[in-house]
This record gives sequence, C-alpha cells and structure tokens, in this order.
Amino acid sequence: MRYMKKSYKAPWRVGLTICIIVGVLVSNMIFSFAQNDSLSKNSVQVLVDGSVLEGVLNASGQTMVSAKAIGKVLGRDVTWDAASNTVKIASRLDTIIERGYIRVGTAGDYKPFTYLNPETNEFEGYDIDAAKMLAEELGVKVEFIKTTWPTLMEDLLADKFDIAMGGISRRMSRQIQANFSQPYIEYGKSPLIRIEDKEKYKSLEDIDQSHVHIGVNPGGTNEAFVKDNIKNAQVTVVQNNLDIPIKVAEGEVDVMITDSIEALFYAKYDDRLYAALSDNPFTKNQMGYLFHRGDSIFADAINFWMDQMKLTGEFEKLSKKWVQ
Ligand SMILES: O=C(O)C(=O)C[C@]1(C(=O)O)C=C[C@@H](O)C=C1
Repeated sequence: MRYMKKSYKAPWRVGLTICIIVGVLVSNMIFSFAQNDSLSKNSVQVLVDGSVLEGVLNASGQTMVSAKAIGKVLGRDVTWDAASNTVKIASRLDTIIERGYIRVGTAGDYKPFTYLNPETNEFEGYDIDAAKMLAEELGVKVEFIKTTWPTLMEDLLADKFDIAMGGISRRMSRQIQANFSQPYIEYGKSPLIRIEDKEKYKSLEDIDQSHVHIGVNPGGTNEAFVKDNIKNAQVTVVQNNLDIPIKVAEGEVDVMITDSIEALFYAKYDDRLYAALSDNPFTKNQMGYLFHRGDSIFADAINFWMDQMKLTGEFEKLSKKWVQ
C-alpha cells in the first residue's frame, strides 16, 4: 500500500517542477534575445580602406568610432593632448618634424645601396647618403633601423620605421600593402659569375642546367626571380646576402642572380668575378622608397624631395660616388 501511495504522488510533483524550470528558461531566452537585439541595433561596423572598425550608433543617430583606429588605418599619427582636451590626427610628415628625427628602415646587406659596416657599426651606401639628405631637407635627424628582406613589409606595417630605403625594388605585391615613391634607379636581374665562366653562361638557358649551382638570398626579388625562372639548376638558399659573391668567387656556387648594379659592383672590386649580361638583363625593374599607405601629405613630400634631387643632379652625384 505504501508503495502505491508514493507512485501516485510522484508524477504530479515532477510535472510542476518541469513547468517551473521551462518557464524560467523561456523567460530568460526572451530577455536575452531582446538584449542582443538592442545591442546589435547600436553596434556599427565602419569599413575604412578595407579595414573593419567597430563603432556604436548613438541616440542621435551618429556613428561613434575611435579616432585612433581611423587615424591608424589612414596611416596618420593620432595623439591625445589631455591639457587641451584635444585629439590630433596628423600626417606622419608633421609628426617627424615635431619628433625631430625620421626613422629609416634599411637592410644593411646590399652594396652599394645599404651596408652595415661591421668595423664602424655604421650604415653606408647610396641610399644611406640619400636618407641623410632627406633628413637634412626636412630639418630633422635620421635614425637608421635595421630590417631584413624577409621581414621588410612586416616591420614597416608594425610601424618600426617611417620609410624604408636601400635598394628596394618597386613591386606590385608591395604596393598593395604599402606605398612606393617614384622610381630613382632602373636595373635588371642578371648573373654574377666567375670570370673564367664568361663564355659558359650567355643566357638563362645556359644557367638553368642541372649541373649549375645557384646561390640565392631569401625574401627579396632575387629569390622571387629564381623561383619563377629556374627549373633545373641546383639552388641553395644562403641566409646572408653578403656571403654569396664570395661563394661564387671561391667556386662554392656558380651563379648569383641579382640586380645588375650589385653584380657590376662586386665584379669591379673582385677580379675573379664577372657581371654577365648586365647590358641586356633578364628583367626591367625600378627602385623606390617604401612607406605607409594612406598618408598623401607624407607621400607628396617624399616625391617632391625626389623631384628636387633629380633636378639638381644630386641622385646623379650619388650614382657617380657609389654605382659607377
Ligand atoms: O627585394 C628587393 O627589393 C631587393 O631588391 C633586394 C635584393 C633581393 O632581390 O633579394 C636585391 C639584391 C640583393 O642582392 C639583396 C636583396
């Protein structure tokens, strides 16, 4: 009997409990849907040059977005002055002048454009002189910041420097992410070989043979060229670009495919080397200075300075000093 009584009461209690739980859950869901709905109505996505910024729509229907976030996407410098309660969005040009120095990123391994001399621990070369002249024109000092070819773009985008200078090839893949100045030098990819092999390598076909050994540095246009054009020759990646001409001279590798200007430079100083096809290179390229996207005031100032350098023959003088 006791057992019968117990089984009769249980379904009623269980039913009531389930009803209470379901009721609470449903009312919570309705409440949270209402909350989400009002949140999503207030939050706005602002697209600036392809970057998504999170904003809020205020009660008067205005879109509120962080000034810092917008400035950053537009390549501008954003500062907050608490004393005057002011947000300042300025061109990098103004920031550099106010800061008193320009930060120039450079690889330091590409003669005659940029070379970090281990004896003096100073950068030297064509573009190092050019950077000093640019700083002088702006009335500021120059700070050189070492970068590498594989990390050049990453370092620029991380704002480690204002501009990169030092034998940088103008390439669309870089222009998509940053901004190039006008060109200042033209060159082409050509082979640096041993002088005794002068008659052996007269075309790309002569070089792209399975018995030929090519040395290439990573991350730049040399490597891009080798990847695109060399199918049969043996390719060794040499981390330090400065070691490859010596490896060619000493017979460790047979060929370095590089910029004709660099090939001519090494052949001039080492009589074991020869700059083949430098008057008829495999490609046509231009060098330029690389800086951040979006800041037209800064870009105009760099291009203006370069026009002056061309007009007054200063680039020509740098070529005479470093290249010819
Ligand atoms: O990437 C570039 O823009 C360069 O021109 C740099 C680069 C390269 O192509 O790897 C050019 C020649 C030097 O031997 C080293 C670096």
